[in-house]
Order: sequence, then C-alpha cells, then structure tokens
Amino acid sequence: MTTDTDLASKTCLPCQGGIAPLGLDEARRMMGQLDGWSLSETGTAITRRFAFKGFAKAVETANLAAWLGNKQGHHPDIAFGWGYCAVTFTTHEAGGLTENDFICAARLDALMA
Ligand SMILES: C[C@H](O)[C@H](O)[C@H]1CNC2=NC(N)=NC(=O)C2=N1
Repeated sequence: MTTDTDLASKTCLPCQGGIAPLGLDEARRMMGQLDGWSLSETGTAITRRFAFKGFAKAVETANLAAWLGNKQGHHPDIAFGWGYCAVTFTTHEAGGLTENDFICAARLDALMA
C-alpha cells in the first residue's frame, strides 16, 4: 500500500493537552493504512503483537520500540516475554488515538520489515 510509506515518512508532532482524539470512524479508516495492528474495543489504542520462537527477539523488539518512541518523542506501552512482544500506542495527552500513533506504528513496521 502506498499510504504505508506516506505514514512512515511522517514525523510525530509534539503532543499537547487539549487535542481531540480521532473518533471511532476516523480511527477505523486510519487502520486501513496499517497491517497487523488491532484497534482496541474503545478505539483509543492500537496494538501489534509480534511472535517469535525465543526470548532474544522479543527483547530486541522491545528495545527497538523503546528507541523509536524516544526518537519520536511518542512513547509506546510495551509488554514482552518468551516468544512475544506486544507494542501499544495511544496518545495520553488526547485520551485516545492521534495521527502520531499511526505514524509510530508505521515506522515500527518499517524497522521490523
Ligand atoms: C511533551 C511531550 O511531547 C509529551 O509529554 C508526550 C511524551 N510522549 C508521549 N507519548 C504518548 N504515547 N502519548 C503522549 O501523550 C505523550 N506525550
């Protein structure tokens, strides 16, 4: 999809309070630009669960997601253990999803590809 490339080439804007989160319809529309991510039931977060055959890859992925978050100034919630790493993006300042979450998701996908 060409739109994936577009999202991954964007840079997160600093999050500020008072920003309205994307509505559920808009969030669903944005999901069309990502593969492998799932939208939370409330439409306020997106998660991708990476599966591996061991622990080292899970740790590597957690580190990569943390590095990306620091670089973009937009920080994911990360859970990992043997065989998996789950990365969740939401915009705390907005109380839901913003384009920043989709940018970081697309950037992580590009790094993992
Ligand atoms: C000032 C700074 O941009 C904000 O505190 C950032 C930092 N990282 C963040 N990360 C995420 N995931 N959501 C935020 O709202 C957020 N806010």
